[in-house]
Amino acid sequence: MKYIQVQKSGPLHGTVSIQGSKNSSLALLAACCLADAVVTLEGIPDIYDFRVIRQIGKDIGLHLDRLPSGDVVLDPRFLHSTIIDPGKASSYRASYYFVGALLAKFGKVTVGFPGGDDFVSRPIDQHIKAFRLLGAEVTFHKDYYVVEARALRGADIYFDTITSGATINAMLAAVRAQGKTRLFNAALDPEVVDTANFLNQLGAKISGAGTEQIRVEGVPFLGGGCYTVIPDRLIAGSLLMAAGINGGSITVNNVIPEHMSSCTAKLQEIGLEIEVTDQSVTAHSTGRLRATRVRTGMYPGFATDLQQPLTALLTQAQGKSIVTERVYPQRFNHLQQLKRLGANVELRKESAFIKGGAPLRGSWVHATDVRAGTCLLLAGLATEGITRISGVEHIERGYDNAIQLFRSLGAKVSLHSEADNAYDGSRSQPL
Ligand SMILES: CC(=O)N[C@H]1[C@@H](OP(=O)(O)OP(=O)(O)OC[C@H]2O[C@@H](n3ccc(=O)[nH]c3=O)[C@H](O)[C@@H]2O)O[C@H](CO)[C@@H](O)[C@@H]1O
Ligand SMILES: C=C(OP(=O)(O)O)C(=O)O
Repeated sequence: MKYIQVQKSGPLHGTVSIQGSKNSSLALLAACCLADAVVTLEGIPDIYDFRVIRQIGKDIGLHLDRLPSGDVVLDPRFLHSTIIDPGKASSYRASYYFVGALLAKFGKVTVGFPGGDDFVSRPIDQHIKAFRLLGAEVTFHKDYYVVEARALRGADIYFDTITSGATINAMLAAVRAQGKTRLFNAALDPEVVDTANFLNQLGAKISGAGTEQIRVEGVPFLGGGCYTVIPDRLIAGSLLMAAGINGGSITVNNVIPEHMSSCTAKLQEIGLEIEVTDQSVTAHSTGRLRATRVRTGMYPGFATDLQQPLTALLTQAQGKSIVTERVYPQRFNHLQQLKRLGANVELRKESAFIKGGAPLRGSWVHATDVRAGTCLLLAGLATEGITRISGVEHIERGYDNAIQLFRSLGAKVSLHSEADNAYDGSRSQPL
């Protein structure tokens, strides 16, 4: 078993360049199946989910190579199967994008149910509703579902709830459908806009992405091209929070600061000083933090994926904070782990009540999902003694190389295996 060891660290200082967005990358990689020519994607992070997609690519004939430059080249011209192995599909969340990306071209897709981080309930009813409205039939089986359509036809789709995944998936399916599709109550997330920009660059006709109404006019053909994925606003936000843990100053470079506005506004509220340039955000902190209240919401609200690292930060703020989870009301697995470190946190319905300032003491804790992992990494930096975090595979789902990233800022973090051989996070031995 691998685990991450964290020790109380002095103020973190430094500048880091932010990797490409995990969530955008997962949509773009699947979206390449819609193309009829070679596509090059820049900035795709080397995360666990990427490696699964590479294996799925091998199974279905989507040729995928990572060049020494880091660019990923995909060739969809040899696709020969639309069966996505249930085991692989359920080892990450965004495997559902293969449905939207393969359906119009091939007429039938068989795919395992989505996996990914487990917050008790993560329905896909809005994805299914969109496919059905576009003319597909969906049948469910024990470990997989089948979506088939002789021809997809444009439709008006009103989402019952705002969902980035279903918005992207409906857009993918509509791109090569016959006629016009309109998506109402669409998600505004940067990852939706990024996917639309990418598809438009290949020749799709999508307008309105980033607003509540997206229009897609079906096209019969998509070309190839080169595209750069947007930076990961969630990793960037978590690193700014790390500056607040013991006082410090961290600059995240290669970011789109507007994508981080709800995060930086909240950090200012709790006492961090924020400086913004065109492509960077810096957080300075004296380590003196004020308690706050926050509710997560869909973009541009405060991201549910930043709720866990913020909770870690608020264990260090003076006073009582309340964190309310509105996107995934049961996404609080990290609280039990923070309690093991001595944090004064309590869960009532969909809110965490945090009394800041309780001394934290090192212990074994478990990362149940990628952001819970980030939360525990941050908490460990403020904890006396040694914090050992298991569940490293979850952290690998989101980070290219978390150890190296945190070490570059002065954090005392190391990766250990059962044999207890620490390594310094260098590239030769991936997380
Ligand atoms: C791979 C990926 O991009 N993952 C992100 C994506 O997940 P994902 O795309 O799965 O999340 P959604 O945006 O779809 O979910 C938003 C809300 O809609 C609900 N919903 C969603 C789909 C559906 O068919 N029915 C339904 O009711 C969900 O329960 C949730 O309450 O957005 C989440 C919310 O920002 C993030 O936490 C995840 O990191
Ligand atoms: C929930 C997340 O990921 P996924 O949707 O891929 O499980 C996340 O990135 O925080």
